[in-house]
Order: sequence, then C-alpha cells, then structure tokens
Amino acid sequence: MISLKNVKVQYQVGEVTIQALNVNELTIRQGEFITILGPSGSGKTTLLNIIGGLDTPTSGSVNSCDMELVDLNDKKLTDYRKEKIGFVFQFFNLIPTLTAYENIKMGAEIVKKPRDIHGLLEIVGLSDRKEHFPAQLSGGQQQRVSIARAVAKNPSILLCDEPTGALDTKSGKQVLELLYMLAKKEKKTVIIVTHDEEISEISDRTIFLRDGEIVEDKINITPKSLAEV
Ligand SMILES: Nc1ncnc2c1ncn2[C@@H]1O[C@H](COP(=O)(O)OP(=O)(O)OP(=O)(O)O)[C@@H](O)[C@H]1O
Repeated sequence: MISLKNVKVQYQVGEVTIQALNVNELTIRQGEFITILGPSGSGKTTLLNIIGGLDTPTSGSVNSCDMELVDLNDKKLTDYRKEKIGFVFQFFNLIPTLTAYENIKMGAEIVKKPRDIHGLLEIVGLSDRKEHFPAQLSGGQQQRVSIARAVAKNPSILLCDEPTGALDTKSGKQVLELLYMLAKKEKKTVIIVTHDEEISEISDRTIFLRDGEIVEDKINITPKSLAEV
C-alpha cells in the first residue's frame, strides 16, 4: 500500500549537495508494524516526511493509498495528509490550554467522518482523565492523548517519530502496546522512527538506514511480545 521507487531527496546548501535519502525500492503493506533505525542524520525523519507528504522527493515515485504523491497538487497533498496520515511526535505537541478531550476533538474536527472521542478515550485508557489539561497528565498519558488525537480522524497510516523518546520504560511500553494494537486490531500501518533497538524486537520488520540508504530490511519472523522486552 506504500511503495517508493528510486526516491532521492537532496538539499542544496550553498555549494554542497546533501543526499538525505536514496531509496531504490521499498514496499510497505497495510497493517505492518515497522521500526526504522539508523544513526543521527541517516534519513529516518526524511523518509517519514516523504511517506507523510510533508516533503516531496527531488526525484522518484512515492505511491501511497493508491495515489502517486509526486503528482498531487498542494490541495490534494494536504487532503492526503489530513485523511490518511496520523502523526505522533516525541514531545506530544498537545495544546496546553485544552483538555485531553478537547485536544482529541481537534484531531477529529478536520475530517468529515471522525471517530467517537469517548470511544477513543476508552481505547487509550484515559476515560477518567478527559477533563485534565496536559500539565495534569504524565508524559505517557500525554502521549496516549496525542495518539488518540492522531487516530481521531481514522487515518490508514500512523507515522511516529521517537514516540517513546521522552518516556520512562513503563510508559513507553504502554504507548507501544497501544500502537501495536492499532496495527494488529485496526490494521493501521504503523511506522516508528526510533533509536531504541528494543522496539525493533517487537516489530514485524526493521529497516536500517545509513547515509540515506536502506542498508538492511529485516522481516522479524518471531517478534517478541512486549512482556519479553
Ligand atoms: N532542510 C534541510 N536542509 C538541509 N539538509 C537537511 C534538511 N533536512 C535534513 N537535512 C539533512 O539530511 C540528512 C538526513 O536528515 P534526517 O533528519 O532525515 O536524519 P535522521 O536520521 O532523522 O536524524 P536524527 O536521528 O538526528 O533525527 C542529514 O544530513 C540532515 O542534515
């Protein structure tokens, strides 16, 4: 359902051309739970941005949800991001003056057929915290609100940039459990950029990037359960 072919992303900084991404071929199926690993500057965020339609490649083809993204005009690309992609960030990006419920509602309001917010609060285990403001919630709870916000518009793909990077181990596991459930029960494609190799042990597949290139694409035949990591 996501297919990249001969994708190059280059940045011109003065005289220097930086090759941020150079992917010959990558296919990702609906419902896969994928980890992207690689050193700093290896192109992980660039790859997420290309799949999420936040950035367009210098050359190549990016097909997602039956659309060729490089052919879409700005309006269509915005619609693609709005309807098909949920973004989850390391530092939650919640609005501090809105309650948990209202933050999730913001995510729901941008599409015609959003999900029920009370149902989402239940899924993320925060029904009793709906009137709390972000500052009254732990980091893990805030991240679960931000995932509910991303899911409120019912996207097909969840792109997560270091979703557990700011969390302690226990909260990180709860967040991963939630993301895993969304992939397996709801068939959302979940792509997680991380520095944490343990996340890759529970993933269906791990993609290693170095200098913008895929140096390994490993299918995990027997992923560990969260209890084992
Ligand atoms: N807007 C930009 N202009 C110039 N160079 C850029 C730009 N965005 C990214 N780069 C460069 O592209 C390369 C890949 O960056 P990217 O942010 O994708 O790496 P990353 O693997 O996500 O790194 P990190 O783990 O540190 O977040 C880096 O060399 C970076 O400096």
